[in-house]
Parts: sequence; C-alpha cells; structure tokens
Amino acid sequence: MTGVGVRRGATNLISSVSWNVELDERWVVLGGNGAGKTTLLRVANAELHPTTGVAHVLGERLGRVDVFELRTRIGLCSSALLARVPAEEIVRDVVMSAGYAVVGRWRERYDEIDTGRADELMKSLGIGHLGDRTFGTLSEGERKRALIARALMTDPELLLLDEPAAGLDLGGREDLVARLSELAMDPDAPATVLVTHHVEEIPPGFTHLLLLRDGSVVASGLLDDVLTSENLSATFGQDLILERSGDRFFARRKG
Ligand SMILES: Nc1ncnc2c1ncn2[C@@H]1O[C@H](COP(=O)(O)OP(=O)(O)OP(=O)(O)O)[C@@H](O)[C@H]1O
Repeated sequence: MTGVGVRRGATNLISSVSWNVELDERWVVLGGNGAGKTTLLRVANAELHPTTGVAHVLGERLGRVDVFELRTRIGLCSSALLARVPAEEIVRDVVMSAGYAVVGRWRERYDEIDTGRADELMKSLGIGHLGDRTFGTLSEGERKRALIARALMTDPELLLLDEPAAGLDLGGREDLVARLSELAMDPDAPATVLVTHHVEEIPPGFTHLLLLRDGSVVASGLLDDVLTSENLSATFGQDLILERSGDRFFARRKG
C-alpha cells in the first residue's frame, strides 16, 4: 500500500498508510478499538478500494483487477465470516467448501483429494476428530480453528486473520497461539497478517509489526524493533510497560 486512505463521509477510516508485506513475512497488526485494523484488512482482502493512494495485492493493483478472482488467492478468517456459517453445517464441509467460496448450503461434489486435504488441515489445527460434527456444536476456539483450516484449504498466497483469539478463554487462546506459531514457522505457509488488540496474542514466529492509531501508522517494521513500551504507549495513548518472557509479550499500565 502506498499512501492508502479510506474515507466514508467526513471520516477517514485509515489515512496515508504505506505498508509492504513480502511473501515470507508474518505480520501482526496491533491497535486499539476503532484504530482501522479491520479496514486495513478489508483493503488487503480486496473488499475495499482505497479512496486515496494505491494498493497492490499479490501483484495486482486494486481497481484494475477482477477482485473475485483475486480473492480466491487469499484466505480470510474473520468474525463476520464465522457469523455466516450455518450451525447445522458439517465441519468438514465448512473447511472443504472454501474452494468454492461459499458457506452453507453448497451442493458441490468433492473428491477424495479434497477430503484428505481438509482432514489433514483439521488435524494440524488440533480438530482432526471434529470433522463429522456440526459447526454449531463446536466451542468458540474450535470454530476459529475450523475457519483457519478453511482459509488454508485453497492453499492461499496470503492469509488474513482478523482477531482470531477474540472471545477465547485462556486455554483456548493459548492453544490457538501455539497453532498460529507452528503455522508462522512453517516455511511453506503463506504470507500472513494477524490483527489483534493484545500483545499477549502475538504468536512466536511472527516477524513484523504494524501499529495503528486513529487510522494512521504509529510504527512498522521488524517486530523486535517496533514492539517497545514507547511505541505501545503511543499506540494506546497511555503509559504502558511492555514485558517479555521468553518468546511471549505482556503489557500493563505504568504505576
Ligand atoms: N462505513 C463507515 N462510515 C463511517 N465510519 C466507519 C465506517 N466503517 C467503519 N467506520 C469507523 O472507522 C473506524 C475504524 O474501524 P475499523 O473497524 O477498521 O477499526 P478496528 O481497528 O478494526 O476496530 P476494532 O478493534 O474495534 O474492531 C472506526 O472508528 C469505525 O467506527
């Protein structure tokens, strides 16, 4: 993205964002409520066109490309998508139907390769035993993992995860962080962008960080350089102390 802004009425959802994600990078996007994280991800998912500036996704310039075709190369996991999955859908079908960009009452025929791939992905995300269940019977954490398996089903070149740990309990969060860490360290995994509110949710193996506040970039670059108490304080507008324990991060207010 070069100088990307998205405007709705008199409001700038994001302004002058310049950001470059390479295929072997794993990015975390961190910012408070309303900072513009989802807006940024929707541009990356070719759902929103910039009002100003230029955005290229997987080498294609938005506004000059068939976005439906482009989106087949992108895997997305978001709460909006989660809300659209019918409760009675079989979990394996939720994962497999990604190739057809549909959720719910699909009537496609899948071959054994599809079934095998779906089962393999579910296994790698720790839900291999849940393929025959209906989506509505899964816990929140299991649903998130099923949607990540779905996002990976088409072997995307770009994986976008919008707050996948939101609403999970401590155990569910830790499990998801561990799975995402494994994914981040897999050299065959796609370029990944993970949106979150919490430094505690940054999975080891993520390489870069973009900090957003009020639609503008506070700092971006290598995670080890950018994730500091000073930058975090500037992002959330209060004095914060960042602590590191092993390969995980924690933040709290000063004093
Ligand atoms: N269509 C719209 N018209 C006006 N304002 C909008 C519109 N869509 C979003 N906004 C505003 O733009 C800002 C950024 O929204 P966005 O959803 O990108 O934030 P976010 O960082 O993902 O927030 P959260 O962490 O709360 O999910 C918010 O203040 C939101 O109210």
